[in-house]
Amino acid sequence: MSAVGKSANIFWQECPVGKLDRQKLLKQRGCVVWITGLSGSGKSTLACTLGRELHSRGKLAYVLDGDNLRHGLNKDLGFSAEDRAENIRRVGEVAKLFADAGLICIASLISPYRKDRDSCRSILPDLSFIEVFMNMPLDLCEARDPKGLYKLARAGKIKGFTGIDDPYEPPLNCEIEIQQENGVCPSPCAMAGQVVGYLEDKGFLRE
Ligand SMILES: Nc1ncnc2c1ncn2[C@@H]1O[C@H](COP(=O)(O)OS(=O)(=O)O)[C@@H](OP(=O)(O)O)[C@H]1O
Ligand SMILES: Nc1ncnc2c1ncn2[C@@H]1O[C@H](COP(=O)(O)OP(=O)(O)O)[C@@H](O)[C@H]1O
Repeated sequence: MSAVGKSANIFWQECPVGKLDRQKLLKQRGCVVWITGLSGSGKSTLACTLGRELHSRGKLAYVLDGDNLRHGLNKDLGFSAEDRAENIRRVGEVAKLFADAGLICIASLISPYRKDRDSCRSILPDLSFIEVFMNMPLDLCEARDPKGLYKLARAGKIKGFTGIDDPYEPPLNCEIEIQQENGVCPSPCAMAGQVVGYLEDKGFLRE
């Protein structure tokens, strides 16, 4: 019996079928691919391309996209530092459940603060949190501006926009970094290929 947060007198319930059983069934190892980067850096593009590639290889993956989760689970949260921290905490916990279910969970959020990402890493079993840094220059993201948000932020119509008047703290020790080569961004397939290569090397695509 223990007390956790605001809950007292609670018990941990073990189930007879465990993560190893599920992984055997799925012929893969559960993990979290956490994609972080500026708005417009290509997080969703990579998440979707990677999800499709894994699916075509018969691997079960699920995408948790920051924008989408803010339509439901996180619709009570805004973009203050506290709300972003709670956003990342909740998604980290959900991602942990998906990984425990044996899935390759692809989380795609700006997640601008290092300590929030590190907290997510700390709740996942060793080596199963794979941080992917979309290291694209602000100039490129701003030039893309598919939603017109940078324009609004520059005009002062959105306050606290990441990269403009709110910080983005790049990872110090990420597992994968996606960046331009000779000033050219790799194609979505090439970006996904880089992550698939990592997952293959580390044995996540077999039981
Ligand atoms: N102030 C501010 N700063 C950054 N982004 C903003 C902001 N306001 C709205 N948006 C839109 O919200 C999307 C980011 O949501 P996230 O949940 O990924 O953000 S965070 O991780 O909590 O920082 C982000 O989506 P992406 O462009 O896909 O990154 C934006 O569309
Ligand atoms: N590898 C890429 N090459 C060319 N354009 C890209 C690439 N990745 C993303 N884009 C384009 O950049 C824009 C932003 O990508 P998106 O995935 O929505 O970024 P984010 O989810 O980080 O905001 C979109 O218009 C998308 O088509």
